[in-house]
Amino acid sequence: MGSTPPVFIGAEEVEKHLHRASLLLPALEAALANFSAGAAGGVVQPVRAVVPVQPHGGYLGVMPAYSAVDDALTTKLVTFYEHMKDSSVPSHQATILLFDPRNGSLRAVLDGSVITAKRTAAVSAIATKLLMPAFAEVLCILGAGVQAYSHYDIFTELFSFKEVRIWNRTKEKALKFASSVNGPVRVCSSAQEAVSGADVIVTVTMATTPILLGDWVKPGAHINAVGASRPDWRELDDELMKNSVLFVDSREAALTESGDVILSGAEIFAELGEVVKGTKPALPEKTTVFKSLGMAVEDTVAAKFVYDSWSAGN
Ligand SMILES: NC(=O)C1=CN([C@@H]2O[C@H](COP(=O)(O)OP(=O)(O)OC[C@H]3O[C@@H](n4cnc5c(N)ncnc54)[C@H](O)[C@@H]3O)[C@@H](O)[C@H]2O)C=CC1
Ligand SMILES: O=C(O)C1=NCCCC1
Repeated sequence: MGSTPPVFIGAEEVEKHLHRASLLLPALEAALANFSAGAAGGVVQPVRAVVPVQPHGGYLGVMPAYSAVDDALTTKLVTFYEHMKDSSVPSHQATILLFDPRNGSLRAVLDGSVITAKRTAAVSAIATKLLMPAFAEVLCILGAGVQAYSHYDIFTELFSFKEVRIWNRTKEKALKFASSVNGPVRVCSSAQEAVSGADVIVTVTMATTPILLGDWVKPGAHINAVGASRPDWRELDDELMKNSVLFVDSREAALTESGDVILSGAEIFAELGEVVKGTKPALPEKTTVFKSLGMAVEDTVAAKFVYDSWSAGN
């Protein structure tokens, strides 16, 4: 008897089962803690392999993970391209393969782009809940692409900011962002203007040199540094990196992939999972940076969530 063919769960279906990124919060918190517990946490996740597609300014990332607690096995294939000439093609595209861990059969092929947008924003929200200063009033987003939207959605759902600001390299895109989302957003003409006095900052750009300077940042602010995922790319300058308490998703990945960490020589204080577990303090009164690179196990638990919901006919 042949095995059942895999199902395909496209972007629209994924969106339907994952209409709010916050649905992933419990699974992601557990995954972060399990990852940071080492072998005892049952997460097997190598640092992703990245293949440069040099003539085209692109990269292919391969992100496998197994989570024993969830008994879930996936790999994500993600491409990301700098300087996209055709703006109708997204800079990041992803597919997730979900296997039956008992026998290795492929169960599902899922669109990975919606999951990437939502799980990344949800992880930033987890970091923000733990690390932001008390009475945070101003949220600032630098960048106005896919991740800017997913971060806006979950941040405005979970937190009560009095003001949201956005800056983008091309103002047109920031204006479009402000007119598309459900709530007031102040469009700023410079990153410095956007950041000045902000309590929480999200950097979600394709920048390869710093767009956020320590000089501009209010002491005690929390920064989610989401872009700059190559060892020679930066979003944050040395001053900010060195004068903040630095949290990462994975120490091993940060020391392999993050230009902000490697080139600044900043010391890593903790993995986010260690804070979730309670083995490291959060220090919300200090200026904090969460350097997010994205982890395969986040995709594993998110894909399992969508697949289980789809299988249950929700
Ligand atoms: N940490 C994680 O888990 C993940 C991180 N990312 C990263 O987040 C960042 C944003 O991703 P998306 O929103 O999907 O990309 P996107 O292409 O949709 O948006 C990127 C934004 O950056 C701006 N930009 C491009 N070049 C720039 C430059 N040199 N300086 C300043 N701004 C520039 C663009 O105008 C655009 O608004 C990327 O760096 C991406 O690699 C993406 C997925 C997961
Ligand atoms: O985690 C991910 O997915 C990605 N992280 C960095 C850039 C490419 C996608």
